[in-house]
Amino acid sequence: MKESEESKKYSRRDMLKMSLLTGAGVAVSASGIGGAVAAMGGLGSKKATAEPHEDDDAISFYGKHQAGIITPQQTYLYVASFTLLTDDKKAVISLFKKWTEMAAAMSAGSVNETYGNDWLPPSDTGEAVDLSAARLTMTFGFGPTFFEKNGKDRFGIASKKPKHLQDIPPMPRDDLQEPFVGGDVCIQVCADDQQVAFHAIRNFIKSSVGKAELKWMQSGFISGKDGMTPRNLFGFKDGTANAASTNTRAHDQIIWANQGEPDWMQGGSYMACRKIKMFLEVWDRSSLKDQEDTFGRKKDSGAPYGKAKEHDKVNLSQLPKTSHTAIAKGSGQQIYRRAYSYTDGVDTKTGYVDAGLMFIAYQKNPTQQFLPMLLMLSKQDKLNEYTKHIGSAMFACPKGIKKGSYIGKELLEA
Ligand SMILES: C=CC1=C(C)c2cc3[nH]c(cc4nc(cc5[nH]c(cc1n2)c(C)c5CCC(=O)O)C(CCC(=O)O)=C4C)c(C)c3C=C
Ligand SMILES: [Fe+2]
Repeated sequence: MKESEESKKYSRRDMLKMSLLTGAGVAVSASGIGGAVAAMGGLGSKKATAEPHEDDDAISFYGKHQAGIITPQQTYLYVASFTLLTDDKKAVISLFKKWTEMAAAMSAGSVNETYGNDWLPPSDTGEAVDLSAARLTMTFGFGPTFFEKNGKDRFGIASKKPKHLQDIPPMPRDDLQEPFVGGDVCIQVCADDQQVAFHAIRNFIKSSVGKAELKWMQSGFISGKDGMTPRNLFGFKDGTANAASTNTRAHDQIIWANQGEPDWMQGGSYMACRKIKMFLEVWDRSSLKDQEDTFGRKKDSGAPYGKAKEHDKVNLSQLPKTSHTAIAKGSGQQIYRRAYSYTDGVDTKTGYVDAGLMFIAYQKNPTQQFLPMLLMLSKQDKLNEYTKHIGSAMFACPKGIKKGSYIGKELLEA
C-alpha cells in the first residue's frame, strides 16, 4: 500500500515518542510522521520502541458496561443530543459503526489520520494530535424518539424499547427551552483535557453529516483535588452521597438495568439530564445561614446538619424540612449523579452570568428512582428559590460494547 493511501493509527503519545527518538522535536508535521517512522525502520521494526499502544491514561471503550458511567468523573464534559435525519436503518447502522470505530480509537489515544491527498480535507480535525488520551470516555444513549417518532416505528425496533424509557414528564416549575429537550441519540463525552473532549464530540458531529444533526450540546467542568468531592458553583461539595466508584454491589442496586429489560439493555443504564440554571447573583447575596439551610449541609466541611464530617450519616430529623438533602434523601430513592457545572456567557434577558449545573444521573429504573425524586424536589425544594430547570432529556444507554461489535448492534440487527 502506498504511504499516501495508508490510514495511520498512531497513539498521540507514539507521536511524541517518535519525535523524541528521531530528535525531531515535539512538533512532528503530518508529512513528517511517515519520515519519522521510516527513519526508525517502521513501527514494527525491532529498533523502534514506539509500537502503537494504549496511552497510560486511556480508558477502554469496550467492556461489560459502557465507560463514563461509574468512571471517576473527569474534569470536562460535552454532552450532545442528535436528531437522526434518515429513516434508513442501513444508514444508521453505518453511522453507529463509524462512531464505534472512532470511539475505540480515540479512547485509546489514537488519531485516525488519512493524509496524502492534498485535495481532500484530512479525515481527522487534528487538534488532539499531540495530546494524551486524558481518560476520554464516550457514552452512548438512545432517546424515546429513536424507537418511535410521530407514531412511526421508523427502524422497526419499537418492540425493543426498554421498559422505563420515556420523556421526563413536565414538572411543576419547569421552564424548558427548546432545543434543549430530548433527542434521538446522545453522546456523553468526558475527559481530563477539554480539547481532547471537544475533539471527540467535534469528530462525531463531522462524521454524522447527512445522517444526523446536532439538536443540543452542553459543555461542563468540575474541579477538585484528588479524593475530594468537587464543589458546585454555589460553593458546596456536590456528590458526597454518591455510592463509591468501587462499590459494585451498590452499582448493581442503583445503576445497572437487569432482568425484565431487553437483552441489549441488561448491564446498561438510564441517563437523566436536566440543564439547571443557577442564579449566582441572587445566591451570592444570601446569608451563609440561608445557603446552608438550602442544602441542609455546612458549606465549609460539607457535613450534614447536626454532624461534624462530610461523610457522617445524615439524620433527617436534624435537617430543615425543605432543604435539598432532606427532600432528595427523604424520597427514599437512590440515583448515581454525574453532574457538571457550566457557564454560558451572559444571560441577555437579565444581564446576569448564564451559569448552572448540567445535572446527569444514572439509574436502573427511572420510574421508581429518578422521577418521584425529581417531582418531590420540584414541588418542595428550597433550592428552587435559586434555580430554574431549562433543559430535560432521558436516554437509555446500552450495556457495554464487545470488540468487533458496534453501538446498538443487538437493537438494530435481528
Ligand atoms: C432529581 C434529582 C436531583 C436534582 C435535579 C438535583 C439538583 C441539584 N443538586 C445540587 C446540589 C447538591 N445536591 C446534593 C445532594 C443530592 N442531590 C440529589 C438529587 C438531585 N439534585 C440527591 C439524590 C442527593 C443526595 C441526597 C442524600 O442521599 O443525601 C448536595 C449535598 C451533597 C451531596 O450529597 O452531594 C448538593 C450540594 C444542585 C446545585 C442542583 C441543581 C442546580
Ligand atoms: Fe442535588
